Amino acid sequence: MLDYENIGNTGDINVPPLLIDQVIGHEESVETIKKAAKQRRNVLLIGDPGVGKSMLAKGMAELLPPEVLQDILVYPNAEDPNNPIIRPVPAGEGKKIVKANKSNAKVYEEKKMMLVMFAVAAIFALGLYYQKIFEAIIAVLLIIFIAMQIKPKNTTLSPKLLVNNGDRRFAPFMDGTGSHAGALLGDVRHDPYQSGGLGTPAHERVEAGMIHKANKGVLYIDEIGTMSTKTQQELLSAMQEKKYSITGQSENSSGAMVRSQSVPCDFVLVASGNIKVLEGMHPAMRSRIRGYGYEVFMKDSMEDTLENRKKLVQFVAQEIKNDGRIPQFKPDALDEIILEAKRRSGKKDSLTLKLRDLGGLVRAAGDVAIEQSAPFVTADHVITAKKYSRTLEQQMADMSIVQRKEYSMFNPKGGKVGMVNGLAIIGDRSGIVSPIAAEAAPAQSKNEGKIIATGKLGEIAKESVQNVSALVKKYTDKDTSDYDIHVQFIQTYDGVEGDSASVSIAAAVISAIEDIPLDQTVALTGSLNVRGDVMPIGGATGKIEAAAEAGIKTVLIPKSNMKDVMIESKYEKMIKIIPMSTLSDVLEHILINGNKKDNLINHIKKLGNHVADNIPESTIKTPNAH
Ligand SMILES: Nc1ncnc2c1ncn2[C@@H]1O[C@H](COP(=O)(O)OP(=O)(O)OP(=O)(O)O)[C@@H](O)[C@H]1O
Repeated sequence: MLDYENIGNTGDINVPPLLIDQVIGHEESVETIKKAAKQRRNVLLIGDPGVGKSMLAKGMAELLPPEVLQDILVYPNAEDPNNPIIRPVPAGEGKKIVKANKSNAKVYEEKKMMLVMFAVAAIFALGLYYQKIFEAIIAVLLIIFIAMQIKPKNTTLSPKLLVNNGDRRFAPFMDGTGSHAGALLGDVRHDPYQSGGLGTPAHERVEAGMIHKANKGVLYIDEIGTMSTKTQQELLSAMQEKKYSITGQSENSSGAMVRSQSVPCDFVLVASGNIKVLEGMHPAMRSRIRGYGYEVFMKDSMEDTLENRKKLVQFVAQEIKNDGRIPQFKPDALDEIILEAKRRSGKKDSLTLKLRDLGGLVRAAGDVAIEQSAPFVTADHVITAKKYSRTLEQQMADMSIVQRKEYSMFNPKGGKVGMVNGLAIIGDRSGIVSPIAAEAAPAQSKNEGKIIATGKLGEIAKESVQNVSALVKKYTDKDTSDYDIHVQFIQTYDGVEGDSASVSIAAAVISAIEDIPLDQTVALTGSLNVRGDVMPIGGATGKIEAAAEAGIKTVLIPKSNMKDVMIESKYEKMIKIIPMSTLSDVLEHILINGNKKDNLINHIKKLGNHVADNIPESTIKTPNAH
């Protein structure tokens, strides 16, 4: 029994009021954000999707002092109509000023109307008296036209409330992710009637950008590297100056003639993304953040301890509160969620921090309970929800097994030369059986053999064959350069990672060169270094489950991954898992028994496992272990 099990249900758990205290598993990052908020520093958050980057940024906005907030008004400029006047006022004042000006304008219009009506009545009376009706009508129309043209002096025109912070409890948080330049930096709308006095005054057409709305608060931008260099440069100058004039973003629009006075934009930038975001990031932007802020790396898993399990329980309580509809969770349902968090981390001693996805499971389990009119969510509801909330990748993986069986592209029976059942991962953690075929034909001349790799993972296949060529030579006494070696990943899907295929490729190539069939009831995964050691891979659990689903009887996985295996109990009886440390372990388990196999294995045994020990260290290249 776990400590949290003495709670009746998640309703007994207090959800902290501040968002920053609801962030689970990123204690160091939270500390950094707190420090950054105090000093108003920029922050760059690097981490996988759904680990809580935008949550941290929002939490930071709650920590900034709200009392310095401002509203921003834009007024017409009598001297230069194309240069509207900007006036910041304390938060809450803006609305009052606009209201007061509007009522002044209303009084003015009412007075004007009365005068016009009086004049019209007088002219009609005179027209009737002097029998000049036609002239009277002309005079009345003229008066109405003149009255329409008379506008109050510019100074009495109502200002526009550009940024309204009146109702805020916390400093603003603006998410500028994916915004185009206008939305981010502000814009001036086009006005087709700008001349002749019929148009909308320039100040009315000025629109604030996210940078202005985030004044004194946080501007959050995810995937900042995907923004154009020009927009990043403008953003940078706004950060440096802390003010930025608004002009029309479209060159051919009348808005481009208008340029407001500088508008305050004293925001803290929180940029985020995965590590690749750095590639597209303007170097000056990165250096600005580094010089005036913090860079934070966010983990995707945390250690599986009682304390962290309790944090996950708090997370479930938070998700229930935010959703507002789903019933509370009973302890057995929490156990299931924790088990799933463990499985999703891919490591036995860890819990996933990809909590957006896990939140999806919490909601799905809640929906199942609601459907069954259950007062609480129990373990059964979570287990049912797991079936419904399969990711697209999991559904694709299931379909691919059916399709491959239907078209006999994959048949887990008997033995075949050069044909191996590799295992790969699609998306985050869905396993898939990925058959690999190898053919070896003597090259036209000695030493001039080519590696011909087809399929989307061709480059990985080529590299793998090159990396294992020394081993193949030692193991088989044959030189791969005397052969044209064809390697094909059969029916590869987009998003399939192939780093962990090098053991499978080596097995297929050795089988093809030596003409020894490979056992088709076996599937395997592992990365191979040039010394013949099998290196760890990612997604072991998903791969083994996919193999079991596909009817594979034995799976070979790197010994170092054994601790990560957390397959569901229903698969335990369906599949045997054999750990492997070296390529010779692999060959022993996957080659079909016979004289040729015995000869090869005896030969390898005589060499010892590390057959490539005589290769100089400098030439050794370890393939990526995913
Ligand atoms: N560390 C966490 N603690 C608590 N809840 C979390 C955490 N991470 C994610 N969540 C939950 O997942 C939701 C989505 O997280 P968030 O949007 O912050 O992720 P992200 O890292 O910004 O993802 P992306 O980069 O895709 O925008 C949050 O609103 C929250 O409900």
